Amino acid sequence: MSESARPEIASAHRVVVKIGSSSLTTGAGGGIDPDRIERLVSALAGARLAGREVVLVSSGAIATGLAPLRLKTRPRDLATQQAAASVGQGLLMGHYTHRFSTYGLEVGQVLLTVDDVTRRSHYTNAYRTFGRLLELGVVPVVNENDTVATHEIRFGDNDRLAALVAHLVHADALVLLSDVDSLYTGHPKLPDSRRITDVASDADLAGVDVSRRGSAVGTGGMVTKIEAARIATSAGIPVVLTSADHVLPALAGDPVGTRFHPTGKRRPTRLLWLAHASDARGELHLDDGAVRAVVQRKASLLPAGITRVTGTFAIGEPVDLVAPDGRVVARGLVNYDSEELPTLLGRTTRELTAELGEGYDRTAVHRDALVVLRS
Ligand SMILES: Nc1ncnc2c1ncn2[C@@H]1O[C@H](COP(=O)(O)OP(=O)(O)O)[C@@H](O)[C@H]1O
Ligand SMILES: N[C@@H](CCC(=O)OP(=O)(O)O)C(=O)O
Repeated sequence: MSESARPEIASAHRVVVKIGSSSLTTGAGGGIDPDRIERLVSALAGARLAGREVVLVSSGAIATGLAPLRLKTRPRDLATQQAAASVGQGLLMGHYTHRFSTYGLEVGQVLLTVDDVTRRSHYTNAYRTFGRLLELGVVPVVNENDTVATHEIRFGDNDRLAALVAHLVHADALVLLSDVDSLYTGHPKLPDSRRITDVASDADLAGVDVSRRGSAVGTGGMVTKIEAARIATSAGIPVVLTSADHVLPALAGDPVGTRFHPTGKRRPTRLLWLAHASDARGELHLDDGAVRAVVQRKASLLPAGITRVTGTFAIGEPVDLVAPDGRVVARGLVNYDSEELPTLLGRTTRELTAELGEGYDRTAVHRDALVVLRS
């Protein structure tokens, strides 16, 4: 192999590629553009036939469902979005199945919900399914299971889903394809905007304006792509963000688009979700000692270190851990519900078990179900 500008991408064996609605469709009216699908499939089939493992995360179900339902624009309400996705997903898969088959390749549809990457039993199952599909030489084609997701449990955008999938399948690289060739310092249509080639840390994003909306059919614009890049790189996975037209050079490790360098190491998938995709249901206010224990010593949180509880939550739901100065320092899955926890505050585990019995020797938030957000 010739020397590459990005060896970590060129040599990546297992690659997750995400394509956005805007890169698959013909303008605001939706409608799949067969030529665009063919160009993408030809590049991915080439990588697959060269021995790489490819997982495709494809948006476009809603956009594909617009024309058959005679909808002029992307619907705003969830029910119509779900109806469009229900109609569009099958059509979209039909295109992929047909195109990949011309290269002698099979595709397998994988529709995921938030639960699939957050609940341990679900994600080990999803991990096994991906593993077997890849072993069999299949190209998994992933989307959110739009027809069953509700507002509360939606990823909402496939950028974040792609980052979590990259983590779930232990990918070596994540390629995010959009309708813009790279990240710019401001909206690409503005004359002063400059291309950003490398992002080594959050500091390189200071002053970058991603506030303007993306295309009419896409969802998150650049905000969700940066968030996805942050999730993947914080788990040690390098990311390239570029346009669908540059998929071939991107996979070859050529210097197209924007490269995001890994910033951290792998973490359990469910902790990634906790840090990046969950909504906290309540707050546990900690005393200074508990903040030190959780943040510095990476210890579990005990009821003794909690001074106040707000919000309504059930056992197992995400809550924010708040320092005395009001900063959210961590997020975790709580082991008591919001009715019971306030009755236990400030008391040691020994006192609680002596008075209430064995079941009360549990932590308020176990360290394995906790992510420190800032120290
Ligand atoms: N700083 C920026 N750099 C690049 N693109 C930007 C920036 N700010 C906003 N955008 C917009 O984000 C769009 C891509 O997001 P989106 O339409 O959601 O794409 P997709 O459907 O691929 O997920 C681009 O077309 C561009 O107009
Ligand atoms: N699951 C939705 C995709 C939503 C989404 O993230 O879209 P995009 O911003 O184009 O990647 C669909 O298939 O229409």
